[in-house]
Amino acid sequence: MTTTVALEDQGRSPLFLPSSHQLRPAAACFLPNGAKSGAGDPETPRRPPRSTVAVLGSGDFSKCLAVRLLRCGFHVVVGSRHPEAAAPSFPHVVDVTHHQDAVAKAGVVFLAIRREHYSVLWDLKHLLEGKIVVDVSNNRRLNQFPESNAEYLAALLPDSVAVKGFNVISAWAMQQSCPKDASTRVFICSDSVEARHQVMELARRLHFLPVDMGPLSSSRDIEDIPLQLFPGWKGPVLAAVALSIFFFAYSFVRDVVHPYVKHKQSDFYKIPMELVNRTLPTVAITLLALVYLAGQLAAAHQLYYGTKYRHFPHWLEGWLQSRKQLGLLSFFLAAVHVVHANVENAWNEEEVWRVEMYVSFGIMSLGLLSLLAITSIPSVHSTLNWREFSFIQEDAYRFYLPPGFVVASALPVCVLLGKALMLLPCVARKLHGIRRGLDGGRRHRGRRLEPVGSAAHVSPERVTVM
Ligand SMILES: NC(=O)C1=CN([C@@H]2O[C@H](COP(=O)(O)OP(=O)(O)OC[C@H]3O[C@@H](n4cnc5c(N)ncnc54)[C@H](OP(=O)(O)O)[C@@H]3O)[C@@H](O)[C@H]2O)C=CC1
Ligand SMILES: [Cu+2]
Repeated sequence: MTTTVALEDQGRSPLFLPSSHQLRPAAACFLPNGAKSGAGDPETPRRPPRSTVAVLGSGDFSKCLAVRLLRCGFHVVVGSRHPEAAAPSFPHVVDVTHHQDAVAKAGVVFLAIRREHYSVLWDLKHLLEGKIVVDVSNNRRLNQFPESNAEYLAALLPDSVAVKGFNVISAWAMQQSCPKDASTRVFICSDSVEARHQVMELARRLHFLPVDMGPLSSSRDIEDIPLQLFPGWKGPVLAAVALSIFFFAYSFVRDVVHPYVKHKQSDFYKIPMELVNRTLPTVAITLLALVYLAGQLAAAHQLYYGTKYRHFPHWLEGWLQSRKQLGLLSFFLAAVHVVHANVENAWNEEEVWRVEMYVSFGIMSLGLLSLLAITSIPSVHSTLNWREFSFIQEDAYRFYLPPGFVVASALPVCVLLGKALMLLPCVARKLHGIRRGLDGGRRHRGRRLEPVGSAAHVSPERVTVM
């Protein structure tokens, strides 16, 4: 998406409203901040008469928008083809009337009808002259039409001012009373700067966070937003799936296929619990490592070039931006693993110590991971200052993870070393056998095959799978 000036919630004081002098008498711009008396509304000192907003169409979106407008102090007129039939589904204070009547009563008109029905606007053309027409429509798929809906509207009504906005808000979200988080952002664009600012101000009064997206040509991007399914999640989910497949296949070969081929031992019952439970934490910890690896690579990049003003390569940029998703996936997998581990009976007489330590570290890790996950929720994030956030997200792992990693990796290393030591005599004997076999083979060709790694040298009970 092309970035333009983002004007997210710059405080609701008119002082910070760019070009708001075009909206209201200049005096309103220079109200001191303290003048926000009463309800904290910038308009309080000189409240303008309740402004009227028209909404054409009486579907879901229209109903929810009307309710929201009412709550925020607007007067609402709904234009419908069948006002009598539509009226009962609106609060009684809403004026439900014919299209012409509704348009004539308001300066701002929301189009809550689908693009396919914009032809009804032909008859309203003269009434809509000079008025702001807000297009909230969405499409069913990407590139459904050659031009964006808003551009189509602008071409249809050249004498009106087309503004795109609010399409990213679902009817359901429209109905909610003001939760302040990322989902309240509305992207607004128009070729008329004045109209854009007016609609942005209206969005603010409806408790949304308007984002200025510039001219109407941005409307295509804005219309694409609701059609994108978790755009930031694609890479992280793919990474998680690929890692899961890899680690699952590895465990499957190691713990099921190998015993089966080697000893005709059927361990297929392990697939649903044991193997899954071995895959989950491995993927979780790898994803978490990927979260921090990106930061380290970025630091290395800056050190290498001796500047922080050089762009990161494209892939690193994308990786850095998907750290939150990677972290949340890691948390999710770790949590599933804990549930799984509780179901599975992990008691193992010989490995009590190892298992207990793993469990203890696992619990600590999950605790830390939950902290990371919780602080990355936007509403929690916004209650922390920058120092606190970076302490939890970065410094904490510096204190905790290194000793954790040392112990956690020391254990398997010790186990591996132990196994290797136990294997050594076995391997030595085998090598010895092979050498003798080769030598023997050279000397007595007829008997060459007999001693090579055969029962004569390595007793079967010693060669066990470690
Ligand atoms: N629903 C949602 O969550 C969201 C919807 N939008 C957009 O809002 C717009 C409306 O959506 P929604 O309310 O769900 O749609 P609906 O289909 O529920 O309602 C559309 C309204 O358009 C009017 N209409 C239907 N056919 C015609 C026609 N042939 N000529 C003129 N008017 C007609 C009807 O009103 P009447 O009978 O009173 O004339 C109808 O109530 C769409 O463009 C959609 O993309 C955007 C974001 C979210
Ligand atoms: Cu575990």
